[in-house]
Amino acid sequence: MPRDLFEAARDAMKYAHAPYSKFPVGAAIRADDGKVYTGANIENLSFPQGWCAEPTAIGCMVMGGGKKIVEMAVVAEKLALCPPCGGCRQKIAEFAGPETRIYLCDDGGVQKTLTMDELLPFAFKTESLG
Ligand SMILES: O=c1ccn([C@H]2C[C@H](O)[C@@H](CO)O2)c(=O)[nH]1
Ligand SMILES: [Zn+2]
Repeated sequence: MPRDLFEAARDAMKYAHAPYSKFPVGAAIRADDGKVYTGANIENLSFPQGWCAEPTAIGCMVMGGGKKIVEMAVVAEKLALCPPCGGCRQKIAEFAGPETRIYLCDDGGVQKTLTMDELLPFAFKTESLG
């Protein structure tokens, strides 16, 4: 169990800006460069302008030089697990492979492990472009 990744996601959650939903989320990526990149959700008074924790972490990874997601953890402050939303699944898939592992965590640690292929089956891929 990647405890360090869970702890990084939980630490990142403290930076969430979620005054509207009051649903802080943290995400942590272990990238192909061996580094861990983190993110939190950042909401906005104009509600559709806010975004999820996962794209914050992906943006940090890209700007830090990471190219691929090796594994990723997501945790929410509320007790329920936080499966990435549909849009985030597509964003994660951009930098993942079918076997990339995504860990859904609660405050006790990793509770569910999914592969990218399980998280986003029948995904839109480059082959789909023809
Ligand atoms: O996978 C998810 C799902 C939701 N949220 C955020 C969006 C919003 O700020 C709050 C409530 O939906 O949770 C994430 O950060 N990641
Ligand atoms: Zn999302």
